[in-house]
Amino acid sequence: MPPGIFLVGPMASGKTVVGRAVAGLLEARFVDTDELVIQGAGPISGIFAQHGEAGFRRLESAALAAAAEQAGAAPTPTVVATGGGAVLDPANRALLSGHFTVYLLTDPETVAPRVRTATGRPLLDAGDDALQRWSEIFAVREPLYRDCAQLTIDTRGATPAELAETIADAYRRRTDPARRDPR
Ligand SMILES: Nc1ncnc2c1ncn2[C@@H]1O[C@H](COP(=O)(O)OP(=O)(O)O)[C@@H](O)[C@H]1O
Ligand SMILES: O=C(O)C1=C[C@@H](OP(=O)(O)O)[C@@H](O)[C@H](O)C1
Ligand SMILES: [Mg+2]
Repeated sequence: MPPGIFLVGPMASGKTVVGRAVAGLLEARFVDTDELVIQGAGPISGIFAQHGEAGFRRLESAALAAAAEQAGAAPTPTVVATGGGAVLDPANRALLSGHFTVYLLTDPETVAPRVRTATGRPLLDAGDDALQRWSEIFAVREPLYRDCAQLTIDTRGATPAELAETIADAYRRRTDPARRDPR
């Protein structure tokens, strides 16, 4: 099992906040591909404005590949929060399926309060009805999240700390043979 834990799921499902908490529990490094992109090219809204979504996707795929390489090289585990659209690129899905990839499942009711005001996510901030756009995007991507995930976690009604415990436990069971179910 490679040492990478990759979180996938729709915008505002909690990949960043939960990923950081998982890293804290496992004493792992934490990487957010959006942050890598921002470090290299500035705010995401600016990248979309200047280079379009396609330009952002190229940078995102490069950031994901860099995160996976770092994860493979490090002696300790690495937790990677991806962006919600990372699963669109088939090469990214292939990369993710070789790691411990966790899908954070959620629904429109749960994310509604999180996307009500401007979020810095260009795909949601472009007009009035952010939740409607979130739902349309989610419908397209949902099968892709399932496709590349080894574990799906229902995040609804759970706190980030609870979700992080669940993911850290699942990872420990996979990586430590002594904890594995004898089945
Ligand atoms: N399980 C949760 N319970 C309550 N708030 C959450 C939960 N997960 C995420 N949030 C909040 O929702 C917002 C979006 O979370 P974030 O981690 O940025 O999502 P993502 O990285 O998937 O887009 C943040 O304000 C975060 O604190
Ligand atoms: O779903 C998407 O297409 C996007 C999700 C965002 O990340 P989060 O999922 O962390 O919000 C960010 O990568 C960008 O705004 C595009
Ligand atoms: Mg995020």
